[in-house]
Amino acid sequence: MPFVVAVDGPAGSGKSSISKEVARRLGFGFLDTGAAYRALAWHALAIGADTDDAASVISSLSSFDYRIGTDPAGYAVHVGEVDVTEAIRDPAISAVVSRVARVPEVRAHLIELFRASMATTPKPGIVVEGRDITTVVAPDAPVRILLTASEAVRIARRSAELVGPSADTAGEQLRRRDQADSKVVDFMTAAEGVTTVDSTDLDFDQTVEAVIGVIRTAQPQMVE
Ligand SMILES: Nc1ncnc2c1ncn2[C@@H]1O[C@H](COP(=O)(O)OP(=O)(O)O)[C@@H](O)[C@H]1O
Ligand SMILES: Nc1ccn([C@@H]2O[C@H](COP(=O)(O)OP(=O)(O)O)[C@@H](O)[C@H]2O)c(=O)n1
Repeated sequence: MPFVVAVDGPAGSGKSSISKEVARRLGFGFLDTGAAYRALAWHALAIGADTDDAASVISSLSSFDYRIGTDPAGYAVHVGEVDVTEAIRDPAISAVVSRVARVPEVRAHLIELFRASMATTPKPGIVVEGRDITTVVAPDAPVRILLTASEAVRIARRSAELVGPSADTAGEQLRRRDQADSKVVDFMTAAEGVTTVDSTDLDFDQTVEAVIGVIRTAQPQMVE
């Protein structure tokens, strides 16, 4: 197994963008686990499954042919032959993804895929980000971080990515998704041995430095 940096946190805390930049600077791979839950939600809708019905979601797993790259410089997400990299960011997917992610059989299936991806990364290390990486997917990782930020800041960051009416509803949607997700996994408080990085008052670069600082403290030889 390569050197694993596990990063969890709520929506809009910066997990994906910060982890990607940390991976780029350290020459590590990067795995966005949320993309898999989003891609499964996309697939379930595409084949006409009922995302409110666990059995229907579970049955969509057998035809879920998922691929994602681990290069932080650019990675595409595929379901079968379809490039869904953009489509899975659609608010329509954000609205249903928590229903798919709450199904235990789904989590077990995707966790196997994540572990396989981690084991086969060609880089000396990999930054893996999601909700349950520090606690379930890679609880033995040498570096485990909870990336947080106040709800107001997280909503402001997410809204800034959008334009028009969708920016107004982004806050409500983010709050609802965090609420639903936190019933399944606790990503609001750090588990034992997990270091919290609060980015509320840090800019992007300072947050990247803070995360690299945690890695440096744990394993100085991995950070030159
Ligand atoms: N410390 C920071 N300061 C300012 N903006 C940030 C910071 N961290 C992340 N961002 C921005 O906030 C937005 C949400 O970050 P993202 O990585 O998508 O969060 P997550 O993956 O946790 O949902 C992105 O536009 C990102 O560039
Ligand atoms: N390790 C993970 C990662 C994501 N998820 C689910 O996948 C959804 C999308 O994750 P994401 O990381 O793309 O979400 P953002 O916070 O980046 O918008 C979350 O809302 C969770 O429902 C999960 O359950 N466990």
